[in-house]
Amino acid sequence: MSTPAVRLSGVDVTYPNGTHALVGVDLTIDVGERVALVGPSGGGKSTLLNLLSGRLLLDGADVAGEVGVLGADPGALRGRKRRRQAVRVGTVRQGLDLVGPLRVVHNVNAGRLGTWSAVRSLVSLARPAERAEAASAVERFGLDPALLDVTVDELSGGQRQRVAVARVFRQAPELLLADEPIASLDPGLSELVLEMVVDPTAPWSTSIVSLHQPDFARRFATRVVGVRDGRVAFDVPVEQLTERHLATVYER
Ligand SMILES: Nc1ncnc2c1ncn2[C@@H]1O[C@H](COP(=O)(O)OP(=O)(O)OP(=O)(O)O)[C@@H](O)[C@H]1O
Repeated sequence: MSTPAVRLSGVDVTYPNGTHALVGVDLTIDVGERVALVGPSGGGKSTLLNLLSGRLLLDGADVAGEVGVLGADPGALRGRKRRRQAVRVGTVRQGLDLVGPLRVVHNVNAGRLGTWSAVRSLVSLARPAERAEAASAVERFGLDPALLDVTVDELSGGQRQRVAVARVFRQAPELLLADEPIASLDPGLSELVLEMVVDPTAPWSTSIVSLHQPDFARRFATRVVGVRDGRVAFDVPVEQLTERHLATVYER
């Protein structure tokens, strides 16, 4: 049997302030699945995605239970192994993680940093490497390549989101994690970003995306997982998703 993209068993996450953000979470996601995470604000979706990306370490959270992402526990990886895992798992997050004072070309090519040598990365800051590839990535998401030399600080919110998805496209991860990637976008751009997630030519075969729009979840996901109060409230193939499922997570 092949290794699943994600395997969580009895996972509890507690933040340093004592908040139990995830409680007894069991979840297995196979390679090739497109999972939508839905649920109310504060339910635990971001915590779950940050657990999978390894970012939770930065928050000093306590993690109990078994965590497997592409066959490894992100919290236990160090040094080169951690960097290798970081190349295989791509994230698009609220807040975007872009570097405002740097030009678009550098932000897009930041997706490649895990595979470039330190010297190449440094030289590229003065003379951007792989400019043509960066141009085609931004163009793919509807940005004019002329903007490559503009700093991210000078862009609109929607343009920044395009830069963020172009960056993850350049990274070409096996697993894509996206935390409300369409929260601040107009409908046209939301379509574009979600089309990227399901694009059969995209580098990732597995995607996990948190969303507040069940209609989008219905259209792009193969499976929908409801998260509320840190627990998995339901987990169904998309064709079995009902209003009743959604009510279990969204009703007060
Ligand atoms: N860094 C942190 N330190 C302490 N508590 C946190 C931290 N991050 C999240 N929490 C808490 O953990 C719980 C789960 O939050 P989380 O951000 O995972 O939910 P969410 O479903 O992603 O919400 P939203 O839809 O608003 O992004 C909430 O009670 C939140 O206040």
